[in-house]
Amino acid sequence: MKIGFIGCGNMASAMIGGIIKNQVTAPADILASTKTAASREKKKEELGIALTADNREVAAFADVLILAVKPFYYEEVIKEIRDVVSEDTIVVSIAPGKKLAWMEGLFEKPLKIVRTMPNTPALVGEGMSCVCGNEKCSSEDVDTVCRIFAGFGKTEIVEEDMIDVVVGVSGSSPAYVFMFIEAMADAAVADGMPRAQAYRFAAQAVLGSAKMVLETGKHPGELKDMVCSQKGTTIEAVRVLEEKGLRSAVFEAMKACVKKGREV
Ligand SMILES: NC(=O)C1=CN([C@@H]2O[C@H](COP(=O)(O)OP(=O)(O)OC[C@H]3O[C@@H](n4cnc5c(N)ncnc54)[C@H](O)[C@@H]3O)[C@@H](O)[C@H]2O)C=CC1
Ligand SMILES: O=C(O)[C@@H]1CCC=N1
Repeated sequence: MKIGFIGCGNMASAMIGGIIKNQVTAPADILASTKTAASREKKKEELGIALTADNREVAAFADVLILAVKPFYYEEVIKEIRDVVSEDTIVVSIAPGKKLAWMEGLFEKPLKIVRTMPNTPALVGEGMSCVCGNEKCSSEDVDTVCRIFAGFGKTEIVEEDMIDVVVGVSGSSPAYVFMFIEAMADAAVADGMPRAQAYRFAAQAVLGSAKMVLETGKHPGELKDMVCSQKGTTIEAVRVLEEKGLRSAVFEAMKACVKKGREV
């Protein structure tokens, strides 16, 4: 299976890294395009794949064509490639806000289009993605995309309306989690821990907590209560987090994120 990426920035690189590491397809079967010669050189060295400046070459090469540019470049890129995309090609969007119907209209011919929303933990094989195919896609086409995405993490099929929500809860959320880890590490540094060690302790605590949610099936509140000893240290931290509005901050941040995705 030949996989093409138009654009090879943060998200495409994370996906390609995961695809290669997990042997979803060979590096020789991946072709990506970027705008500058410098970025092509850098990505070639970093990922070991072929790169080109020519988006149309990628579109003609790919069985599965992933549009990995910013949402505001979608229109320009689709108009540039639409006459070379074959009707057998599965076109994959990873952008927020760009609806299936809008892309179908721009391609001006009936094509298989799959909207997805991945996230950067794909780079370490721990991505979380959603997938939604248009009416032209058979269940095998959707399965093909799911198989690629399963190569770098977990994938679930959703209705198109749900993709805006996925942006908030997993597409963008690694950024909030990194802020949380950074803040915890800063506090540990303030109390005397060396910075590199502080990142290890904070990140492993987040990793382990996430695994507990996924593997025990217990409610997150119950898991929180299991940490909070009577008259203990944790409940003091929880009191301050509630006072400073952690839950509300997360809630409002995600509402803003989803709203922005719907406006793209
Ligand atoms: N970064 C993230 O965590 C996530 C990003 N996404 C989506 O992935 C897409 C890409 O985002 P990033 O990788 O973060 O952006 P980026 O800015 O890191 O990468 C964009 C790439 O597109 C290239 N590019 C720009 N115009 C081009 C053109 N006309 N032809 C060919 N290449 C062109 C750039 O050279 C760059 O390699 C966006 O639609 C974004 O919303 C989705 C989920 C998560
Ligand atoms: O910030 C963004 O718009 C993209 C979409 C999800 C994560 N990054």
